[in-house]
Amino acid sequence: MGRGGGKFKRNRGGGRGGRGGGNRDDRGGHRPYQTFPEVVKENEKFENYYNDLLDLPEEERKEFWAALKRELPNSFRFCGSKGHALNVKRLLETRYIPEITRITHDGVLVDAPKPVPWYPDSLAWWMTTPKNVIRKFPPFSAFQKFLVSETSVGNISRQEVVSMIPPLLMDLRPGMIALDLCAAPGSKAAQLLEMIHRGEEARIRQVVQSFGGSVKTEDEQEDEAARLEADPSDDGRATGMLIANDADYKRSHMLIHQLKRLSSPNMIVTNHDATMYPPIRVANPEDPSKPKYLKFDRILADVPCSGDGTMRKNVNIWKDWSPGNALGLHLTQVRILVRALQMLKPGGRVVYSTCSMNPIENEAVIAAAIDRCGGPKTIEIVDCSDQLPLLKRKPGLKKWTVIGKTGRVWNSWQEVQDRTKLEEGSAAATAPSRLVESMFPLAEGGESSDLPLERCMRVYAHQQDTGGFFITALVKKAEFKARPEDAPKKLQTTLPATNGAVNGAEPGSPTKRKLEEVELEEPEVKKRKVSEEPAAAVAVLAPEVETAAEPVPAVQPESAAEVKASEPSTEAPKAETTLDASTTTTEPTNGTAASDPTTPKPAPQQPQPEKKKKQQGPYEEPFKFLSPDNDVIKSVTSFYKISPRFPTDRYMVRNALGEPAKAIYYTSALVRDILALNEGRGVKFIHGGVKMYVKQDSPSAEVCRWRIQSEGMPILHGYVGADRVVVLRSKETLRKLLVEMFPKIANGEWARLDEIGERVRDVGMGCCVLRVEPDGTDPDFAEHMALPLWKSFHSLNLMLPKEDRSAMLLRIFNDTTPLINMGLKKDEEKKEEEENGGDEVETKEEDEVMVDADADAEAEAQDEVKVSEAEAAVV
Ligand SMILES: C[S@@+](CC[C@H](N)C(=O)[O-])C[C@H]1O[C@@H](n2cnc3c(N)ncnc32)[C@H](O)[C@@H]1O
Repeated sequence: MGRGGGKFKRNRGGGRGGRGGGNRDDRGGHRPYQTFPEVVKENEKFENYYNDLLDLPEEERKEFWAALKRELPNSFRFCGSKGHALNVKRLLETRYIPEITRITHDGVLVDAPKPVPWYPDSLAWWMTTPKNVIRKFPPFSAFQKFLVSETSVGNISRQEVVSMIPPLLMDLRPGMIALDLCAAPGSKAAQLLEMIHRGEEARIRQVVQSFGGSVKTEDEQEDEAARLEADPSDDGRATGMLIANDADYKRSHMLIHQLKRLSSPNMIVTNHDATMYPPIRVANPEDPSKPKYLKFDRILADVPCSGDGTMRKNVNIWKDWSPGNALGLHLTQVRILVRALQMLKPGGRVVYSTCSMNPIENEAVIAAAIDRCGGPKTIEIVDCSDQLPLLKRKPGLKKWTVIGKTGRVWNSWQEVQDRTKLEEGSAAATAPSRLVESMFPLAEGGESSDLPLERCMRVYAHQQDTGGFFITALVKKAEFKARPEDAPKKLQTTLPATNGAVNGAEPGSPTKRKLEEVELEEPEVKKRKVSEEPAAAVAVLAPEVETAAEPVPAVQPESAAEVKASEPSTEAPKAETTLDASTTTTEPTNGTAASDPTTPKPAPQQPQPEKKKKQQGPYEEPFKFLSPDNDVIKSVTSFYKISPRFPTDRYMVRNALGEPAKAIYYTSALVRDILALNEGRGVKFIHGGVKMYVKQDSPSAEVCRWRIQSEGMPILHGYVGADRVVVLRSKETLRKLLVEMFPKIANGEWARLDEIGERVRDVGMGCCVLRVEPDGTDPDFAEHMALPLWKSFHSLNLMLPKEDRSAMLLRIFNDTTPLINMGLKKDEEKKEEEENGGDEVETKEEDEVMVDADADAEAEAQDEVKVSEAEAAVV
């Protein structure tokens, strides 16, 4: 995992987006000053609804409403690999907290930041300190600088406390394959990715040391995942994978931005509607003529919701709340959960969550999805009462009523049906719109009618001063054929459990087709036109907080007759909407796939124009893997003397020609296989791989033109030959390299660089690994790191973006000295920068500009989105 921050684009005034954005526009710029009227925190319908529904005792009810009317505490999480996160957290505890806890304001000790009691390893913190106190006292200002700096390089992530819960209930372990279906802006996906990489550094260290490598990292964590047996098959490297998906193209680029900071080769980002998430093809060595589709160990369905649990942040919910918001989302939520359960391996786990308190978006969705997926014999609600014991929670509801759009309360579906019959033929139809049967508690007598819904978890604002949240973990016990939404219940069948991916079958006659499609895990709702999908009903979140933006109700029927019409259409598939998993013998419509599903498809030499037309959203450059015999791969392997233990068959570029032009990326073996096997099948992959090498001018023909990129360094450095490694042990030498951008080495000036002086004088020109190996005597300088160092004729250059340099100076040295570019005159400076691949010393964005030929689609889209998580106002 990345250390010291990866590629966190500099805050360009990034606004908060969505609700609560204050005085900024959504591209991050300041708008002219305007004042907004205070939102009145009252809403009779809302209050009546939850008073009746939750039926809390009088005292508790008062606390519930009082908490919802208070401002939400700030919270943040230390992220990245566990060792790194613990190091950054230690600084907070030892450098800042002791000063802060001494401060008194108006005669009382101020409330200092505290760890969230139930979060593992105290890596999540929160604080309620008012802004005026933070501004007034220098220890708080210093602390704020630290938070801003560490957030900007990606070591700290602002995240609402309740939003941290779902990943903790996933039981996601190294080696597993996970899918986050609604992942943007990506705070939970980042937690999942950290879990997939858990223990990796320690495992790799064991392996590399066993074959004579010299890599060292911090002392081993007491952690099972750090033992090689936890994920042994790829020399300790993580073999698991996370696919993070979001239906919204722009938001999926926020997601990329957030996840790229973790520098993971085990992650793919896709851009699909989760209700019809496409089957992902995997190799089928047993029978290459039959396609096989990926099944997941873990799936997170953190679905779009009305977000009424977020009203402490999104005060506009007080005035905008209406029962219709939840009604418009229910069917989409059920479809997402059913699709998740279909794609799960037997024995696998789905965690479903919302930031809404409404049972129509919560318990009703759980019950409806279980009912459609074979009932309690195939899907079990996990009892999580022994998980996170310090987290206060309430059991899920078993009974609820449904409020129609007009405010009428309906006690049962029977009541709705009776009313509909009464209204039939009547001109003055007042019967309910938008209501469907699955919004109500399941009728008694059915096999799913007595589900243990009390195992669902509800977290309310007053219980521990958070937002409201709903979380449920489900385990799939056996394969099933999901009952189509519009089919009578008798279609439901249970299949014997199988492990892993499911093989495809030949499509049969039209009458047989429906069952076979389900068997093939085809997304049932693929039959609807994209435009009919309630994707427009998405309640999106502001980038840095768990907050719902405008919940736009789905287009739903309005009259009594339309109660029925609100159920999904069974319209024939539209060829252009999605790929078809049921076509086991027919190849995808663009015809680029080869007939052998296990071999990567030969790529067209140029992007296909028809393909561009079929894409929704901008064209994405293809992912093209390089042969280990590629000349560039051979030359970097030889220049850096990379151990044969490091794989050379996982390098890729992003251009249709498949030639290294500006950047070379590295992926895990599974990510490679998936990207290659699904090329041309219509799966919208929009990100994958870690940038490992970047091309630049070199001072002579012998010097490799491909420098190692800082984000690839943690993955590669243990395998680089000793010839290209410089070991640094002294803290002061590191400070010199950080403060001075181009420390001189010519004319004997190398001697100023203390213990590395002679080594940098002798090492060959070009890029090398600066391995920082503290001797362990200084707790502030304890973390082992590997950084790219470029040696030219005259000077050195630590190839880190300025933000990373400054953050490291603050973190390790508590030093805010401005960076210096010593004694260089303008033209000399320019020459020096050119020699040193100087783009890297400018800003992080430069680094992205440098790769535009390979990944321009991605970089441009990011520019457009201008993600705002780096917002400086952390507190
Ligand atoms: C609650 S937010 C997810 C928050 C995210 N899990 C996190 O922790 O940062 C819901 C997300 O679902 C996405 N979304 C809405 N409808 C969707 C659909 N049909 N399929 C996939 N994603 C969808 C929205 O764009 C939004 O980013």
